[in-house]
Amino acid sequence: MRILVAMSGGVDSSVVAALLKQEGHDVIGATLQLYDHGEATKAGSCCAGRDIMDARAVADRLDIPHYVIDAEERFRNSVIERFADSYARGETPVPCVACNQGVKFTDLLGMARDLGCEAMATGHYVRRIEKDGTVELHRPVDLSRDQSWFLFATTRDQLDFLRFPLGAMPDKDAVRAKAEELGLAVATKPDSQDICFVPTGSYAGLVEKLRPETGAAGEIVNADGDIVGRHDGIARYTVGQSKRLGDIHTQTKDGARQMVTRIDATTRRIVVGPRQGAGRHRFRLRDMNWLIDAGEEGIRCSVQIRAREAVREAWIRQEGNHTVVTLDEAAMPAPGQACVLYRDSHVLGGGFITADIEEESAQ
Ligand SMILES: Nc1ncnc2c1ncn2[C@@H]1O[C@H](COP(=O)(O)OP(=O)(O)OP(=O)(O)O)[C@@H](O)[C@H]1O
Repeated sequence: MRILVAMSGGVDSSVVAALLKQEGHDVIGATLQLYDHGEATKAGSCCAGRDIMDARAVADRLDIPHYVIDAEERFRNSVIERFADSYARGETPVPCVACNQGVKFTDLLGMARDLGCEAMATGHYVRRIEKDGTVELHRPVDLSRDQSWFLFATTRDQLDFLRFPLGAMPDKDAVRAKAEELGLAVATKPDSQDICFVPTGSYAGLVEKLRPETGAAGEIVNADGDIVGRHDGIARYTVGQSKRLGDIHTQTKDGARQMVTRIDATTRRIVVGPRQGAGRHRFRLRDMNWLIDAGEEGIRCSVQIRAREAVREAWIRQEGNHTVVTLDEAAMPAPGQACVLYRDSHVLGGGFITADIEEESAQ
């Protein structure tokens, strides 16, 4: 079949293109130019321009057509600006979800259809399993590479069209060995960083440049509103975090370890409280995406509320217009982060954690 491969210039998607070509498919490669090369080059990380050249070299070696798509403006508006906006609201965003949903699985996928492709493949580590006429999204075999949390917002239509050949690979070493065996120059290329458009790793610097108000100093207060310290900008804090609170925990009566319990963007106040007993049982989700038919009565499942965190048991129920999560044991959900629902390896759906969790937990 004719299949478009989303080629980042990294080893994963290069191996995907090679495997599909080896299987006899009519493979077309496409690379999105997502951000400015110049800035990334200065920072000394691998740059977008270099990645495009690597993808092109792999395509040449495999003798497949290769397109480069200028998606810089779209990526800036739909991913980077929204990332900054979210911090300015006091949230902790997940830009990879926005990127997968917009630029990759809407724009590039649309281009694949226009080119007459029957599917689009990426190098994501997840499995797509067809069962009884429906398509399911699952965690990969190699759980250390699991990207399913970042793909919860994939619609059923998109999932139908997508392929993830690396989900079945035992580990990354096997992927690199495959790249070497196929003679791909990217076999030993280092893995990409967490947030691709922040090559220095200092995301707060970028957010403060785009939304200067997020870098303004402000007060750190306790639950009673007493000022216990000062902070250097809300973008540097996340609900649940204890870092960057200095010696604040020693200033409490019992010296209990403190953490951020709320970020109020309007007053620029960071609220802290003792770690013990600070968790919440109930919170709401927005932009819910279901990958199963959930039914009216709600479902019992496991949820993961951060990218790298163990799952927790919960009930998910529809209450009026809201999707409400009720955890068996309290946790610290951070507004803006994803809450992904699982049954074993199966992704059932997910949504973004909203900021109205306090009102919810009070009920
Ligand atoms: N600039 C891009 N153009 C086209 N596809 C991309 C681009 N960036 C990422 N992708 C696709 O999304 C997948 C997951 O992206 P991610 O940034 O997580 O890459 P990765 O796991 O480091 O994989 P790779 O080794 O292929 O870079 C890639 O394997 C690729 O299929």
